[in-house]
Amino acid sequence: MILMKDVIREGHETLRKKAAEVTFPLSAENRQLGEDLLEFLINSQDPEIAEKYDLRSGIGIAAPQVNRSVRIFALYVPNDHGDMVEEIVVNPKIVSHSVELAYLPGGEGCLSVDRDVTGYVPRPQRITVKFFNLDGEEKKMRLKNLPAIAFQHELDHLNGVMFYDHINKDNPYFEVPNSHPLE
Ligand SMILES: O=C(O)C[C@@H](Cc1ccccc1)[C@H](O)SCc1ccccc1
Ligand code: NI
Repeated sequence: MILMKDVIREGHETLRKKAAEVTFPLSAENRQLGEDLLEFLINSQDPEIAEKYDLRSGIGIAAPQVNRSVRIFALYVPNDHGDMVEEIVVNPKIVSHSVELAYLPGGEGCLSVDRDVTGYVPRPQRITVKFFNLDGEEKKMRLKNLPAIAFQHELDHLNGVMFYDHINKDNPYFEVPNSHPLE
């Protein structure tokens, strides 16, 4: 199982690399990696397991965060209806996105960042994405609000981008035109 000791922190070069696409059929280690990433999120949101293993709660985690520079991440995040978006995402692409932007009013955090970095992180509020599952089947999905923000935060990790790269340096709380806080 993945533990916080396995999560690399800012300053580690892997977090700034562009991760490599994976080929199908997946190697046993890449399949196991995808399953381990999802298992970490589920564990991190279970109060007993999270306390027992000292896990920080996560709704997404990307392979580069455990020092594996491949284009795989996991999501375990509630949608607007409270249903969990539970996905192991391989070779993802955003195929279209809304003009409207959204941001978390409390800003974003990151399992690889052990400090509070304040400020709004504006991202497209709705996205249409394509990716593959562990069996190489292509999936197309429309996401909005928190699942969309999480997907983009994780896709950033595959491209060596950290959430604070998006924060306006002159005014961290600048309300970008067309952007709305997620309540
Ligand atoms: O470091 C990571 O990639 C995991 C982040 C992903 C994330 C951060 C901000 C906004 C969306 C996704 C962790 O999930 S941070 C914990 C968290 C939990 C609930 C809501 C927002 C952030
Ligand atoms: Ni992160």
